[in-house]
Amino acid sequence: MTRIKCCGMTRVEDALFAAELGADAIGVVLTAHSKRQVSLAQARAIVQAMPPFVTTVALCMDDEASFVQEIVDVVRPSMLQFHGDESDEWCAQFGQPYLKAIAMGDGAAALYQLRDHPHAAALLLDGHGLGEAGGSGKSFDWSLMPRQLTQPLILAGGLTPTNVATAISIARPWAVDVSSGIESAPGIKDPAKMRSFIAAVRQGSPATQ
Ligand SMILES: O=C(O)c1ccccc1N[C@@H]1O[C@H](COP(=O)(O)O)[C@@H](O)[C@H]1O
Repeated sequence: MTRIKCCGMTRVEDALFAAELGADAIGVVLTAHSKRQVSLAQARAIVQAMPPFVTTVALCMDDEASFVQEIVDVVRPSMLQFHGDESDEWCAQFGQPYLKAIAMGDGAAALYQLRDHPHAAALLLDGHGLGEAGGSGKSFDWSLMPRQLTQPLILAGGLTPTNVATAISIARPWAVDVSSGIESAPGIKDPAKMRSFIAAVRQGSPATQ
C-alpha cells in the first residue's frame, strides 16, 4: 500500500478531512520560504486536532536551529521535514525523526545527494531545483526514482488526482506527498481534489475529474 502525506495544511478542517479520507500523514509548513507558512500556534492547533495514528510533519527550510527547536517544543509534531541545504548531522541534532527532501529538478545529476542523509527516516524526492522551495507543482522524471536504497522513498512534486496513479506505477514509491495538486489556492485545500487524490492512490487508477 502506498502511504499518503497531504502537506501545506493551514486550516484545522482541511487536515481533519484529509485524516477522515485516510491520509497517513499531514504536513504543516513553518518556514518563511513558503506561501503556506503557518504560525507556531496555527501549527500546534492543527497537530493537536489530529486523531491517533495520523503522522504530523512540520516542514522547515534552511531555518535557524533555535526556530526548529521551538517547533519541536511548541508544535510537538511526530516528525520534522527539512527542505533546504541542511546536512545529515544538522538535521539529526534535534533528536527527532525526520524526512529529508532531495531537489530533483536537475534530473539524474541530483541523485548524488541520495547517500548524504543516512539518519533520515525517509528521503522525499521533489521536483523543484536545488535551492528552490517546494510546493511549486513541479514534477520530475519519475523513472529516475532509485530502486536500490534501504531508506523509504517518498515521491513529491506536481502530483495531482489525474497523474498520481501513473506516477506510482512508474516510480514505485513507499509514499506520495502532495500539496498544490489538492488545492484551490495556496494553503486552501479543495475537498473534491483531496478525495479524488486519495481514491486514485488507493485504487491505483487516475481520477476521472
Ligand atoms: O508547500 C510549500 O509551500 C513548501 C515550501 C517550501 C518547501 C517545501 C514545500 N512543500 C513541499 O513540496 C512538496 C511538493 O509540493 P507540490 O505537490 O508540488 O505542490 C509538498 O508536498 C511539500 O512537502
